[in-house]
Amino acid sequence: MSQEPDRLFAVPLPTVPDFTFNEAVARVFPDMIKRSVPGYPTIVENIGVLAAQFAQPHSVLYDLGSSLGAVTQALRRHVSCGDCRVIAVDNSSAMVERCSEYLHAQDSMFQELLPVEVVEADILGLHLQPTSFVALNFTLQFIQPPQRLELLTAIRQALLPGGALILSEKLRFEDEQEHELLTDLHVAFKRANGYSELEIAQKRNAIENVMKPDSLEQHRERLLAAGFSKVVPWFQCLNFASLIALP
Ligand SMILES: C[S@@+](CC[C@H](N)C(=O)[O-])C[C@H]1O[C@@H](n2cnc3c(N)ncnc32)[C@H](O)[C@@H]1O
Ligand SMILES: O=C(O)C(=O)C[C@]1(C(=O)O)C=C[C@@H](O)C=C1
Repeated sequence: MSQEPDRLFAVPLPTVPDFTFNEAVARVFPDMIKRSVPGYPTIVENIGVLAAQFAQPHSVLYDLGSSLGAVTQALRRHVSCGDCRVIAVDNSSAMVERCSEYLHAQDSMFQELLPVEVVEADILGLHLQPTSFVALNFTLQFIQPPQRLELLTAIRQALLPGGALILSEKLRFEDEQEHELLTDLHVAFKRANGYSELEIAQKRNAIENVMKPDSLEQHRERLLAAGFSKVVPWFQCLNFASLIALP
């Protein structure tokens, strides 16, 4: 994957545009997400490990909001069940183009990987096939809040018995003190990863209108409302968490 460092917010911008997953972001995305999301490499690798426990022969595994396909690559490193395939979906053409290139590179380095299809589409309009495993790794937070339940309901209905959804998200906290503490610590994480105060402030402005985090309680209630029977947090680092939702 690209090693280009993220300097997108390093110089003062006259106005900070809303954040989009465009070509400039796609180019620096591996560096951006690793330096912005505490625990990201651990989450991605372990999604592969978890998927191997839930994947069923002859079924589809979905990576929804796949960006450059980091989760898809982890699925292909860890899952080897018979006649499974991965479908990676993203609505950013810049991401989809690079994702396909990276997966071709993975194909050329390793044998017997699960077949993969990369689809440029809005995940809200997808007709999901019967699936044993779905990953929404930091994607739901970019879906408009009123549409989140509908998406989770569609995923629940497509999930086979014994399957699982992994939902990773930035969290907000209902307790004000807890929210402030973990937000400050996240800023410290970004600083420790080389981001300046200007970069941190401009990125905050860029994402505030497009990324709306929910609390753990909201996620749990919405997942249950969508028809999931059990919600189990398996990872949290500061204000970023990942949940297993069982049908
Ligand atoms: C934070 S990134 C996800 C990171 C990725 N899952 C990973 O683990 O590296 C969010 C992605 O969701 C995609 N996305 C947002 N809304 C979408 C939608 N409605 N349909 C498809 N993709 C969407 C964005 O284009 C972006 O690539
Ligand atoms: O919350 C922040 O400050 C972030 O930068 C988070 C976040 C994310 O969670 O997806 C936002 C946009 C980029 O995709 C990378 C990281």
